[in-house]
Amino acid sequence: MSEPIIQVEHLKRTFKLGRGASVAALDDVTCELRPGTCLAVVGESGSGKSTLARVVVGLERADSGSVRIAGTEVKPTTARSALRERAKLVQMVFQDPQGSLNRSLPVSATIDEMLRAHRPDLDRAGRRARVLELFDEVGLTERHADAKPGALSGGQKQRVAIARALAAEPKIIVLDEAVSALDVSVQAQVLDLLKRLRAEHGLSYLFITHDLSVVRDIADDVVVMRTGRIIERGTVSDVLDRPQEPYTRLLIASAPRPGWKPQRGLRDTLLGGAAV
Ligand SMILES: Nc1ncnc2c1ncn2[C@@H]1O[C@H](COP(=O)(O)OP(=O)(O)OP(=O)(O)O)[C@@H](O)[C@H]1O
Repeated sequence: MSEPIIQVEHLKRTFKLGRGASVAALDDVTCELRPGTCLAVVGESGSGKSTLARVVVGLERADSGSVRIAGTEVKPTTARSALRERAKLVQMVFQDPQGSLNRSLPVSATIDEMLRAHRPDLDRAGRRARVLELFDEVGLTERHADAKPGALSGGQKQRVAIARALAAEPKIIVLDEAVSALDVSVQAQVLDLLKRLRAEHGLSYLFITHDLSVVRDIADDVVVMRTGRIIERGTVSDVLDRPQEPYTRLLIASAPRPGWKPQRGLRDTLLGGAAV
């Protein structure tokens, strides 16, 4: 079996909350992403999913433990050259694409900026051609490229964010609730796009989500997090069809689906952590 493209071992990250209180966002987290696959990280709000994603891409430091990407340990650093090297391997797409877009510039500007950083071989005309190629890859046109963010829908902006990530030609994309804010039909289209891009570019995805229907649609493997720890892991069908942990069963039981009726108290039980 091939080496994992991401290997996370014994990661710990505690946040101090003041007055002596602290929260263990990551508490001895070990997991791996197999090349060319999608690993979903699920769990309720506050379970540590985003912290894991942020440590992997280098936006957050860990207190201890290690992250290896494509066989090389990545150390916490603010050195520009090292961050650029990491960005070449791993890019992140967030829930809100607005963060990487400048309201007063055409959305193509954000891709142009990435190309300046990662494709010094391209001149202005080369970058423009590449921008249009990337827009085409994500199902957008020149008209979209020249539009300002305010003129695009949520789904179109998320496509721009994906094009921006692709501009660095990464091996891995970390997606943090990247389709969570989209309407279900738009969400399905963006998931289809992500599946196509994964196949075409041999990408691997670390997919942070609270939405189990999304996990079924796109992921191969899944880890379930609770209060900073991974409490269950396996293939999607192992975990979602044959969950071993009571907490995973509660997550599945409380997930909205067609014909779903909320079970009284289940959500409170989940959030309160009682009886699991
Ligand atoms: N910068 C920070 N300072 C203090 N506490 C933090 C910080 N970042 C995260 N936390 C805490 O760490 C825990 C894990 O947060 P994290 O955002 O990783 O969870 P999550 O599963 O991604 O939740 P959500 O789905 O709501 O984003 C939470 O208790 C959160 O309040």
